[in-house]
Formats: sequence, structure tokens, C-alpha cells
Amino acid sequence: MEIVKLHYPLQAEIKGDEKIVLAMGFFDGVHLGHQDVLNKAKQKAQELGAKFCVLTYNHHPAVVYKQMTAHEKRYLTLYDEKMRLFEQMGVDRVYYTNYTYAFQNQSEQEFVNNFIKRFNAVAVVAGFDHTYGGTKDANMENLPKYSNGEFEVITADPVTLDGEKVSSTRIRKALDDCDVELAGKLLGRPYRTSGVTVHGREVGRLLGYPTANIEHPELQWLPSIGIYVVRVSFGDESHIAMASVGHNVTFSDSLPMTVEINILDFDKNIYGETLTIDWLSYIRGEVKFDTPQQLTSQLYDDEVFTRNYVQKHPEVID
Ligand SMILES: Cc1cc2nc3c(=O)[nH]c(=O)nc-3n(C[C@H](O)[C@H](O)[C@H](O)COP(=O)(O)O)c2cc1C
Ligand SMILES: Nc1ncnc2c1ncn2[C@@H]1O[C@H](COP(=O)(O)OP(=O)(O)O)[C@@H](O)[C@H]1O
Repeated sequence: MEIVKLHYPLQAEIKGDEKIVLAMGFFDGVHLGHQDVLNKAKQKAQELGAKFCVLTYNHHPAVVYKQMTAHEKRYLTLYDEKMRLFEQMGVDRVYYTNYTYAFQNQSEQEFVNNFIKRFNAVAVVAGFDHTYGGTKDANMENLPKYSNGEFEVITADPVTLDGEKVSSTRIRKALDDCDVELAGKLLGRPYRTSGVTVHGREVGRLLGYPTANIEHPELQWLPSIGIYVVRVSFGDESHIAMASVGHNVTFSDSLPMTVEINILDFDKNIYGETLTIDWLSYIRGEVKFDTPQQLTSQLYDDEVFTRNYVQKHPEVID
């Protein structure tokens, strides 16, 4: 998969002559709705013998039009994961565009000329609520007007789950509610994050449950504080594990939030290893225990819960 990084205004030499079908969107999460848009574009590209391309952006468009809180600034899928998912879906080329004030303030016709016609798109595909500029006119309904018949416009209807629209906002809310199962249903795969194993306070080993402390990028959206069943992978290994997102409140009231993972049936030094974490199921909230022994006893119960979960969902270890 080729990745072409674009900055508006585009340099004169940047253009395309081979036919492309262009899927447009920010695609945070690459959820079931996004997958529908991408599959429609892929199918159209196959029909027309065109390259399957995606136009997407380097950050939330909201960065341009409002002050965002640290919480809002985060993403479901950071760059590497989004590109991995695009590649997995068969995308040939990604136009990865810097979303700036200048980009947003092109007129609708300028956007169409600069980012659709210039790359020789014969069809463009996006969701029903996609916008391609700063005004209310930059919607899918108006896109045929700016095309002058030079490309086909395909609008994907909303995909729903349990009668409600699938959206990145709904997935973020599910993660804020610790509902990693719902997030997984909306994504069509478990919610995934990754981070590096760093040193912690070296208390885990004394409890009988060593925990790999995983440092995530600041911009990664994480499930809320709680205890979860996860699957971790690194290199060619994959293991079932239990994760705690929390402040280790049993030990102090002022510890920072950490992600700590005890891998079942595992005993190796993995400091420095980058772990991919698939969040499978919520177990319980974080509890402040009176003694470390009570925490150890609860960890044993969490382990039983985790093993039962895997027995009921054998597909997670296939
Ligand atoms: C499955 C699991 C559940 C946990 N539950 C709690 C909890 O309820 N309360 C708490 O204070 N810490 C909890 N922890 C975090 C432990 O306090 C933490 O892993 C331990 O202090 C080791 O920290 P260290 O890795 O910095 O040495 C949990 C950790 C795991 C892996
Ligand atoms: N089953 C296991 N799960 C997680 N980490 C393990 C396991 N077995 C060994 N380790 C190693 O032990 C480290 C965690 O031990 P711990 O005493 O909790 O120290 P720290 O506070 O530095 O995380 C991990 O980073 C990893 O290198």
C-alpha cells in the first residue's frame, strides 16, 4: 500500500493520471460503517479496473475549529493501526492530508478540483454525513453539482447495530463506560491498542502476579478505569491476560493511572517489548483493598473469571 502525504496548497507536480476510486473520510476506528464505505469503494474500483484509494486526514478536523480537551484529542486508531487496517482491506493508496485552516477553507469547488479531479477519480464514495469543507454546503448531496459529471458519487447509508447508528462517538462512549464488548461489536473486531512494556514499582511480583506496565501513546483512547480480559501479542506470540487500568488505589491515593497486564501461564522478562492489546471483556471496577493479601485473593478470582471467559469464547485463542 502506498501512502502519499499531502499538504494544501498542493505542489504543482502532485497529480494523478491513472483512474482511481476514492473513499473519503477521517475513519477513526475503521468501524463497521467505515468498512461499508471502504468495501463499496473497493468493489467499484474492481468493476472499473481502477486503483482503490482513500483520502484521509492526519488529525481530527475539530483541531481546526475548536479548542479540544485532552480527552477529546485522543483517537481510537492511531496512524500505524489505521494504515494496517486500510492495507488489510485492500487499499492500494492512501492520500494522507494535513487538515489545516487553509485546507478547510477551500471552496467546495476548489476541494473537488484539488483533491478529486486532480487525482483522476472516476468515482468517490463516502458516508451519508461526510463533509468536505467548512460550510454546510460541503455535503454529499451537493457533491454531484461540483463534479460536472466527471465522476460518480456513491453515498453509503448509515450502518446500524441494535437500531442505533454505528459511529466513532458511540465507540468512544462505550470505552468510557468500560463496555469493551460493545466497542468490539461496533468495530467488527476487538478494540486494539499498543504500547511499550516499562518498569513499574516492582510490587506485582511480590503479590504473585507480575504485571507488565504498558506505556501507551498520549493520544490513544483507552477503556476507562477497570479490570478486563485481554489478549496480548508481540512478535509471533499471543497470550490471554488480565489487565488493570487504574491508579493502584490499594497502595496509595496519589499514584498515576497505569495499564498493568498479568499474562496467564507466562514467565518471561518482556521489558521493552511492544505489546498489542485486544480488549475482550470487562471484569469489574478497581477496588481499594485494606491489605495487599486481599488484592492477591481478588487477582486469583479475576484469573478464574478470565479462564472461564476463554472457555466460553474459544475463538479468542484461535
Ligand atoms: C487483573 C488485575 C486486577 C487489578 N485490580 C486492582 C484493584 O482492584 N485495586 C488495586 O489497587 N490494584 C489493582 N491492580 C493493580 C495492582 O495494584 C498492580 O498491578 C500492582 O500494584 C503491581 O504494580 P507494579 O507493576 O507497579 O509493581 C490489578 C492488576 C491486575 C493485573
Ligand atoms: N506472567 C507475567 N505477566 C506479566 N509480566 C511478567 C510475567 N512474568 C514475568 N513478567 C515480567 O515481570 C515484569 C513485571 O513484574 P513486576 O514485579 O510487576 O514489575 P514492574 O513493577 O516493573 O512491572 C514484566 O514487565 C515482565 O517483564
